[in-house]
Amino acid sequence: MRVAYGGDADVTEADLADGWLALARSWLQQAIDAQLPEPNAIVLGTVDAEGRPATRTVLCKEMRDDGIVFYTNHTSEKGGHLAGRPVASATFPWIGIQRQVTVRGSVTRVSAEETAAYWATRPRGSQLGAWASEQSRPIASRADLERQLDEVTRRFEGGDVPVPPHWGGYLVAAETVEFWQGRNNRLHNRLRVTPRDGAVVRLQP
Ligand SMILES: Cc1cc2nc3c(=O)[nH]c(=O)nc-3n(C[C@H](O)[C@H](O)[C@H](O)COP(=O)(O)O)c2cc1C
Ligand code: PXP
Repeated sequence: MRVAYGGDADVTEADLADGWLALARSWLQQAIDAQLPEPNAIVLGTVDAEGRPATRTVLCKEMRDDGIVFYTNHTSEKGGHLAGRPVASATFPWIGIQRQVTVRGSVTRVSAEETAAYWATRPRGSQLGAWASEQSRPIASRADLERQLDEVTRRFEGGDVPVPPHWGGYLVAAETVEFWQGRNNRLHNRLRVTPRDGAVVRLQP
């Protein structure tokens, strides 16, 4: 397998005139328009107490001036990593449009109000799933997991499903944001922005 990249216009420093967020949103829109699967998926890297990295995919639910937001279980493995070392790297792997954006920075929890507002938009089934799963912990069988779902389904029957205390949003601060665009001969475009001072550095591919 060997794919040659290129064909569209080069991304340049001028594309960052309105800041990283405008360009990242425009690339996300292009990923949506290209019908890439899960265009808001990010590969999230965290580190454990020994500095060993771990990655997994999560969904970015908001892209805003100060960074990007995702939601998960605070007691999951990634939640444990973030409690000990609140830093992350998050990559949008938009391979189908020959792009990638990576946001790196410190991680903080979003407010309870913000989590509650997002929670309210989730389908009831996803809400019940968040109660039913002790994310990242072993379980003996699929049947046991479904029993846990039955139990929480009964518990919340006839009313709203509240936000679990172990669930919420994290903000990955946009301390650096790298825009990568595939080019011919592996001579890709890479522009790294530091939003704090607006510096833009071109990196060799
Ligand atoms: C496309 C996709 C989207 C996902 N989105 C989320 C998400 O938004 N939040 C989440 O907690 N897990 C999500 N997952 C599951 C995670 O990849 C992961 O399995 C889970 O969060 C447990 O990770 P951990 O054990 O490293 O904490 C998603 C998986 C895929 C493949
Ligand atoms: C375990 C888990 N939690 C949360 C989410 C995000 O789901 P939603 O879009 O319902 O908030 C996902 C998406 O795949 C997921 O797998």
